[in-house]
Amino acid sequence: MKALIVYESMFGNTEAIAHVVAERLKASFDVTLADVRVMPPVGDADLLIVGAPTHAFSMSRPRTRADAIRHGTTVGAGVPGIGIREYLDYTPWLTGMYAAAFDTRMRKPLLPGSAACKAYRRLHALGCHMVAPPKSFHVVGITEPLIDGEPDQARRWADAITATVLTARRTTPAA
Ligand SMILES: Cc1cc2nc3c(=O)[nH]c(=O)nc-3n(C[C@H](O)[C@H](O)[C@H](O)COP(=O)(O)O)c2cc1C
Repeated sequence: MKALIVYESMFGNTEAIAHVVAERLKASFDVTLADVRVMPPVGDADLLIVGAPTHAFSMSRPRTRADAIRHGTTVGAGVPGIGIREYLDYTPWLTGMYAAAFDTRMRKPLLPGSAACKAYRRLHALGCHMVAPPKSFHVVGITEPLIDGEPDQARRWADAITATVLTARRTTPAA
């Protein structure tokens, strides 16, 4: 089975989680890990996972990516026009494809909004079979690194996705 993980990252946190998830999925999937800026084609992937930073309560936009550059990022600088929002805008119907979405964002109980929730809804609307609820991994602050323990959470999340997909494949084999 093939898995495509597409991530957007301006300070490296979402990219770091994407790498952890990719490593974990390799036990069961032929994994491709791609920066959204290359607009990787979904092709014949069985599983699509998208990861994005939460910006302004949602998926990033050109304006928020420009804000991130003003906050001092160098990792994601250069192509403020392409993020997971735009990637999903250009993605064709994905009827029946297994999919999941995660984000990284600040751990502030009163701060609403999550890029993962928005991406999850978009993937579902494209016809995907969602194999996990939207998942957030947390950072200390707006330009700060991941909170200790989040990579372990990502490994557990990847394992749960693997188990769900393998079970689904056993109960509804591909045509
Ligand atoms: C312009 C901008 C807006 C942000 N807005 C939010 C937000 O609304 N809620 C939140 O929890 N975190 C917000 N953050 C924090 C990011 O979600 C967090 O730093 C994330 O881990 C960045 O991911 P990256 O390192 O992959 O770029 C924002 C960060 C930036 C730069």
